[in-house]
Amino acid sequence: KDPSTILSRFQQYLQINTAQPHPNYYEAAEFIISQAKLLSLESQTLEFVKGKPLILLKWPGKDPTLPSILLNSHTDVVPSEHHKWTHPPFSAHLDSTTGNIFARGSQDMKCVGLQYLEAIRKLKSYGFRPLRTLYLSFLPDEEIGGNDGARKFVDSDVLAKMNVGIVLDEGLASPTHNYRAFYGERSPWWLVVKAVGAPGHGAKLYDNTAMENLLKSVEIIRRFRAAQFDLVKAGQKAEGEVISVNMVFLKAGTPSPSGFVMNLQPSEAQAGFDIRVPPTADQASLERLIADEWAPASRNMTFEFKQKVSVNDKLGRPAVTAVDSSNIWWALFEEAIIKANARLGKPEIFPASTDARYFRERGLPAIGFSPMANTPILLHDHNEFLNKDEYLKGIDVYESIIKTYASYIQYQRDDASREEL
Ligand SMILES: CSCC[C@H](NC=O)C(=O)O
Ligand SMILES: [Zn+2]
Ligand SMILES: [Zn+2]
Repeated sequence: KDPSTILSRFQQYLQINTAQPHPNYYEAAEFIISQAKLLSLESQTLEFVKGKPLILLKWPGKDPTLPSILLNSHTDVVPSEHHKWTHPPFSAHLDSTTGNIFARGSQDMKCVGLQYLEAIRKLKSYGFRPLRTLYLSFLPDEEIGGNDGARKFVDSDVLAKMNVGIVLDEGLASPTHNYRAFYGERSPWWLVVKAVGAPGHGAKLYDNTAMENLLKSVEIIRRFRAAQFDLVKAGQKAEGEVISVNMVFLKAGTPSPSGFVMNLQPSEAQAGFDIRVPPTADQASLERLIADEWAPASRNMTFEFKQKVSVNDKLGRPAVTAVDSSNIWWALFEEAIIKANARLGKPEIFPASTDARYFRERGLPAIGFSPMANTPILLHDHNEFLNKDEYLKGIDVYESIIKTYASYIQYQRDDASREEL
């Protein structure tokens, strides 16, 4: 029950350098498997892609025929600019006055992966036995899109045989005392817009240059961006409910040994945009907008998607998890949070992407949740940290969630039976 050993296990996991693009996956795997052994959990290493192990842990339930619970996390982290951190990103330095633990992955999302394990440790310490089977998955490559991780996992027989009823995955820190929960996420559309035009002398004014053609698109896209952003600023829509568009690169000009040729108007220019589309957005009309106004052939423009994730699931419905009485897992989740003396804000759409989308795409309910209240949102930022007390509180919250989920006896329920819970 000594928090210092709990914290030192967290620090140990944080100290493993699993930064993209060269994550030390095997060291992380070894650590997780050793922890699983101490907890007498079954463990399995799946290597769908060589060099990218996925660790699957199992705590068998008393009734293995019931749908199981999957607690998911990813083991990789994003790179850091080491010299811009006050404490090195893999030191897991614990500040003795504030209790903040500094490390890349302290919020995103090594905290969650280990909190699951610590919650299980507590439950086992007083002899709790789950009715439903509990699985823990530690996935590679979330930060680079999950093609060699989550995608392979959800396509596998392994997942099919697990009979999963509910998935928990990552959320975001909350600066207030309310936790945040996510029932869907925006789809990434990574768009490259290309313009061509007549080259010519830098001193000449003429129409249809590549630069002018591209800049017209940039202006139109920026107006769209401003209108969406205004909805957020006015409080009419949440961040995850609008289409965001950010220009992420500009590429044009004729290189010269001293930089760029200054008196030549280039014949090609391109710009890249990271677009995020809410699950409820009209995908077809956005596609038309891009083709007709953002990159119209009439202006010598073409476009290409580097990434284009559908907003719908495999059955063509918006890929969201129900957060009303139709979803017992949501009701139980809310109940478990209250039992843990914690509070939850209104469920939200995650503004970026997580592995949860792969599960939702297949019609599995998935809730994005990282128990970090009173915490600035520092994922992917310098000096990412999590306070030790928030970390410890999160363990209690997962203890409550696991207990509630794993004890839930499913019966033919209708809305009346819900009242009995
Ligand atoms: C298209 S996969 C990219 C996944 C990444 N996830 C976390 O930041 C993101 O950019 O949202
Ligand atoms: Zn993450
Ligand atoms: Zn991330």
